[in-house]
Amino acid sequence: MLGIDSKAVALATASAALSFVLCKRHFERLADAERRRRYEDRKSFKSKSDAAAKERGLPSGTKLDDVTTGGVYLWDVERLGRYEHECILANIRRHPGRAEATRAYLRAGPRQKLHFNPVDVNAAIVTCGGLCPGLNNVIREVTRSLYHLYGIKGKVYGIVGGYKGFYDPNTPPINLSVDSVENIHHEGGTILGSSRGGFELDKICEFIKSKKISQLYVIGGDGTHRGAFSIHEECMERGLHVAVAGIPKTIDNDVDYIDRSFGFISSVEAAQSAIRAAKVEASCNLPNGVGIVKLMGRSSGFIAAHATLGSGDVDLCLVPEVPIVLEGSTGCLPHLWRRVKKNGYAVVVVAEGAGEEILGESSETDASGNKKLPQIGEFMKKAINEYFHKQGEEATVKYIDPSYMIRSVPANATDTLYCMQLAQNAVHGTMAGFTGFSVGLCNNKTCLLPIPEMVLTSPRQMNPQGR
Ligand SMILES: Nc1ncnc2c1ncn2[C@@H]1O[C@H](COP(=O)(O)OP(=O)(O)OP(=O)(O)O)[C@@H](O)[C@H]1O
Ligand SMILES: O=P(O)(O)OC[C@H]1O[C@](O)(CO)[C@@H](O)[C@@H]1O
Repeated sequence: MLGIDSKAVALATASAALSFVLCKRHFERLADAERRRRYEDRKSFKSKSDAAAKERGLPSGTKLDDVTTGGVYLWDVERLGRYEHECILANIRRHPGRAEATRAYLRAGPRQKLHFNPVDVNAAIVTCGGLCPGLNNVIREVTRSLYHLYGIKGKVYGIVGGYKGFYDPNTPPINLSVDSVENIHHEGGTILGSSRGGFELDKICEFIKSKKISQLYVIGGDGTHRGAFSIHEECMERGLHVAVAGIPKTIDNDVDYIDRSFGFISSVEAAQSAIRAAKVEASCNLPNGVGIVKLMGRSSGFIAAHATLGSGDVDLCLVPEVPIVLEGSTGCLPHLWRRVKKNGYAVVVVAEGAGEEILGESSETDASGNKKLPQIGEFMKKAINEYFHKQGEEATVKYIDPSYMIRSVPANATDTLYCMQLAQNAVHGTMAGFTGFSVGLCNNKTCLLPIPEMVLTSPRQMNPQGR
């Protein structure tokens, strides 16, 4: 009798284990299929944009023949010996068994020979796109470097309200001086103002010509950089003697090629207070407190993931790179339920771009053509409430959206230093005559980067399986 019972128990246990494994495999297969679909989508998007770039005649950026005239600074390492410039190896990682092309970027820094005579230099600075901690630091340091490091005698125009400020009579440019920028780095935002949309190349070039501007500093994300490169090309076309430098800005940290974008660390830090608030709210509000914090990150979850790991208080982090599974053995709702049952509360961080696979893509866009995002934070709040209700209990969900609060803070000390390095090196680059480049930290060294290449693979995403 005993023997039969234990056999039955063993059989039942084995069949339960088998159905658990099968169920788990099923969900893993679904998740794999979803990941695959997103990968294919990304790949086809990239090949389309590569093809579009080719059609528009953008340089492929793999070769550079003449360092003093070109606008592209991606080098074949074998050819480096021909030039008297220091380079930084870019792709230092080697995949076993895969031959890898070696690339390097020109190292940023002051050059012995100046291309521009400081006496003749007039410059302009413009900030475009969303805000980011450190914008004022970059404006300050570009202005100070021009006047202090190179002693320029001309004007530095601050273009007001983004690209439109080049030609909008309602927002005329302002003069930037060492005195006027002295204290701006203590404030968040940009003293110049910013905007999306509005890029009239002809009018921008007219302004550059009429004010005899020989150096243009463009601070912005991938959209802004596309604009900067068009200005560089058009200036070349028109024979205008102008050096155009981009300084990559985005709290999303999604500009490719660079170690990180300025302001990112300050934003991650600013997000900590929102996460702490969510934890306090969740742990004090009964029954079953859940605090949700939505952070920015249009197509990548860098801020959400870094803020999560930096806080150590988050039970669930949702990012665009990983499809959301709501229910089932790997589902986030049962996971939250278990965390609440164990600890009494739970904290969730969600990147604004997460969950498009559930909520669908919006057809609406902002003035620059960036697509608007579905409301993932509100959706998760509803889903959590409903799930707890289905389990026969109620949840107390508090939803915090600190998005604009975390990107409007002043830069912290680390970003202040980084902004200074970027701004100074942008000025070193333009004074030496480089144009159509951007500047950024690559393998912890400041480099001059090729804009067409940089924007081709931006926005970048995190590798959820990465180390
Ligand atoms: N392909 C392009 N060519 C010329 N200008 C562009 C292009 N794409 C965007 N712009 C212009 O660049 C500016 C900023 O673009 P956008 O609003 O997309 O922000 P961004 O630079 O990508 O920064 P963020 O990371 O904050 O979104 C806008 O004025 C927009 O019109
Ligand atoms: O609401 P705005 O100002 O257009 O900006 C929102 C977007 O800007 C970003 O911060 C990028 O600059 C994204 O994370 C976000 O989606």
